[in-house]
Amino acid sequence: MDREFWLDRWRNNKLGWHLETVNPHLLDFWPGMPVPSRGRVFVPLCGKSLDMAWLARECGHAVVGVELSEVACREFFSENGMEPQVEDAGAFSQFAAEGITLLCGDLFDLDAHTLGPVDGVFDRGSLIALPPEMRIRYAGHMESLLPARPPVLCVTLDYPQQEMAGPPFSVGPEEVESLFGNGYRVECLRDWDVLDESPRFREQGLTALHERVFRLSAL
Ligand SMILES: C[S@@+](CC[C@H](N)C(=O)[O-])C[C@H]1O[C@@H](n2cnc3c(N)ncnc32)[C@H](O)[C@@H]1O
Repeated sequence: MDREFWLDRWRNNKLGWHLETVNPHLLDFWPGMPVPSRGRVFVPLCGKSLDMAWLARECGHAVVGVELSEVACREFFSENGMEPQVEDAGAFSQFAAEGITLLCGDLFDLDAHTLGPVDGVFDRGSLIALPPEMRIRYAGHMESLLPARPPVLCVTLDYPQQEMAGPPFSVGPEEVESLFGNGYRVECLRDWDVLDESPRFREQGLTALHERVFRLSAL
């Protein structure tokens, strides 16, 4: 997907992925992640997810998100009652308030120095937002951004790809293993059949839909 695709979705408020609640998998599995309570958590392709406010307010983490859309960054802070300080940070505009920093720009322009140290990662809707060749680039880029191999909680969708054009794209367990298995042990913590509760996808003709939660732990 190119930048314009996503910027257009934000301009036109077409945000089918956005949840008005904290992600239930985050609530269930983050407490079991080996991330120090005051540690820094990276949320790639973060949108305006409420997960970041939960990670900061309830868990005491410093949170760093990366998001292409300035609309998303501004709405995140205004909808959560925060007034961010805005500064230039190289290729990014940096929005920061109450322990949450959003880097507004392209993830692929980010480097490990600008990101800084990371103790844990939450990926929901990031890997599956990208088409196949970009997922390979994403995995390689994450490897360069995260030299300390912090633990990652990653939520994916898996469905017969020929039945629907992404995004979201289908990413099965074998692909997660092939993308991250060099540096990480990949465990599937949850495998949910979510077709019945996803009328939007059923209407598009999907005959199967699984949401999975993976924990990636450094080898
Ligand atoms: C499917 S949404 C998921 C958002 C969020 N993780 C959530 O759970 O609500 C994907 C987001 O990634 C952003 N995005 C796409 N490509 C990006 C890139 N190269 N760099 C930064 N953000 C990007 C889009 O603007 C969009 O907000």
